[in-house]
Amino acid sequence: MPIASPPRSLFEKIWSRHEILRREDGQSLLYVDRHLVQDGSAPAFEMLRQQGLPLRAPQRAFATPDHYVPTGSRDLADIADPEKRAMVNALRSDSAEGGIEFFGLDDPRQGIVHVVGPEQGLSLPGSLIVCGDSHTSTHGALGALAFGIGASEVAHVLATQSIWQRKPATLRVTIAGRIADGVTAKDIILAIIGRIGAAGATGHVIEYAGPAITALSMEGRLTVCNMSIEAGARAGMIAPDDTTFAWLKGRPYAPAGADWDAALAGWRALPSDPGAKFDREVAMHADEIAPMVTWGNSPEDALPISGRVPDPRAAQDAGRRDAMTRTLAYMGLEPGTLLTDIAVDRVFIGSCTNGRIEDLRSAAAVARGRHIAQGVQAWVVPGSSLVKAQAEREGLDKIFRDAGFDWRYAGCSMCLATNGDLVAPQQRCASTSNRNFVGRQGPGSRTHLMSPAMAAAAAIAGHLVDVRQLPARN
Ligand SMILES: CC(C)[C@H](C(=O)O)[C@@H](O)C(=O)O
Ligand code: SF4
Repeated sequence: MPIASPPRSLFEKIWSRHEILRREDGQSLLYVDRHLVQDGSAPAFEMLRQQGLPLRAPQRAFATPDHYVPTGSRDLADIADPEKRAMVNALRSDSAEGGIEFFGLDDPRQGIVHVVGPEQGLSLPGSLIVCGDSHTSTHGALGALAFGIGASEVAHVLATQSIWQRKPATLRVTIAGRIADGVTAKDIILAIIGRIGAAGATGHVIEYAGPAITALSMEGRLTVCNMSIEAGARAGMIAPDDTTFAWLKGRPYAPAGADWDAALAGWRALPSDPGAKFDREVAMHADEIAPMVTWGNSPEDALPISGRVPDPRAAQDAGRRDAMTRTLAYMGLEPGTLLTDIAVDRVFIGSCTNGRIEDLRSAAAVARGRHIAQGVQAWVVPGSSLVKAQAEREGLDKIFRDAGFDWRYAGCSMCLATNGDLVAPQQRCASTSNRNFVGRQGPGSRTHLMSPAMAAAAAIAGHLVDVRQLPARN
């Protein structure tokens, strides 16, 4: 009788299929199936040029500009900073020179690289995906192993189609039960990070599992995996299932015909085997998860919207007390304030976390027939040009415009504010992005992270509010 092989996790299966060799120091050389390239990559191409190295497998790389692109127009001349304009231009010329497919500003497929990869069917179950950007963890939602890499590693992948990595540990986060109405994938991931902390998954790959996860749409899963990095994880992943396959089928770069059938057979074998061992396990229940908002400068500073700004005097130690005091000063908040009493100046609906079509639909469902509060400036920035076109076909742009929102072109925009889409100093922004760091949306900007429905509700109310308690339409 053959000896049964030990049960393996989704991560183990993908890792072992991509491991070319393992060095004595524990580093493994991994084969890269897909390399996504964004507009910060000029230094990597320059490294290759200096060493006279050709690209190893340009057909495995795809490029699109996102961080530096203007969102008020599609005109490169509207990028005020000449260095940033040069980065966008360099991505075009480097891609052309290297033979990499490029979705430029004039291409209907342009967008945030983590929205474009899944949307085009470039991110597939079982594959190893890298990109010179930390939120590459997003693509793990399709059952891939996907992680961000640094600039010199981008050059290494371009030259060799492989990457050195130390094998991470595994953490399974299981969410039992069903999330309540008004609770979204964003609330799930904010609740997880609130529980385990911003460094809670350092050195680990997270597999999200349990009924509350498998009930999520593909868009919701992408949101959850996107923020894995905000818990310190190397990557996040969700086992591929019928939701995944139905979502992928027919996408431009997904396999078709007999190739699809063959791929599907392989993908169905990917989920973690019963009994697979994880280095750590965290269990939560969906009943514990309410609509969440952050109050501080770390995504772990997340609370249910019914909560109050915490009091530093209740902190466990002096270090934490000082840090909280500094955070509240930066955020312009008083301890004990009801979160629902926090007024906002700006609202940003977009980013690779929450800039997909479903996100815009859920924000539009709140905005429909209502108007944003006086003094609030609210933006909707689709995650990709295809999301924008789809939303316009559905009339969502009209709903947003009628409600007083600005309807913009696709890009990273106010998530990082590196393209000049800024929140002014001391202005407060309800944002669907993933980071609320000091200065993230511009110097002195104050960011509160939340779901698209909650951000739309904040725009309407003029302050943070439980979307489920928004007053009825007139
Ligand atoms: C600019 C880029 C390298 C960066 C990242 O790695 O994530 C950005 O996308 C971000 O979200 O902070
Ligand atoms: S949308 Fe934000 S988080 Fe995502 S890649 Fe762009 S800057 Fe980074």
